[in-house]
Amino acid sequence: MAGLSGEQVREGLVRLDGWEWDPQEVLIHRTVRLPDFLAAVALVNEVAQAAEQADHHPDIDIRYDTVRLALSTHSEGAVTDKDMALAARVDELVAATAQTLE
Ligand SMILES: C[C@H](O)[C@H](O)[C@H]1CNC2=NC(N)=NC(=O)C2=N1
Repeated sequence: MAGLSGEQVREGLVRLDGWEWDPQEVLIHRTVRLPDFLAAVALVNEVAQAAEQADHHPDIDIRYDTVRLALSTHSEGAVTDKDMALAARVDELVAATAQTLE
């Protein structure tokens, strides 16, 4: 899976929700705030299932009610379409979580 250029990453982010590109760290990241710690863990569990299905795994940081997800393709040392695809799946899960919390 070939690495995307900075321009390709920026184009891809337009179709995603709340993801940012860190060219220094060579990753994209999104931070999500949830009502509490258990809701944060529940989201991470859903992301974990999606990651296993995709055989692609984000770096995950939980701080109480806040989850930070970072995606890059380690084998390429770059952001690839695999990262973009999993980011889009994460967006779906976050949107679904937000709905159940309403
Ligand atoms: C063997 C297996 O496909 C690889 O180790 C996968 C697993 N998950 C991965 N996740 C991420 N983010 N980058 C990878 O290069 C990667 N490689």
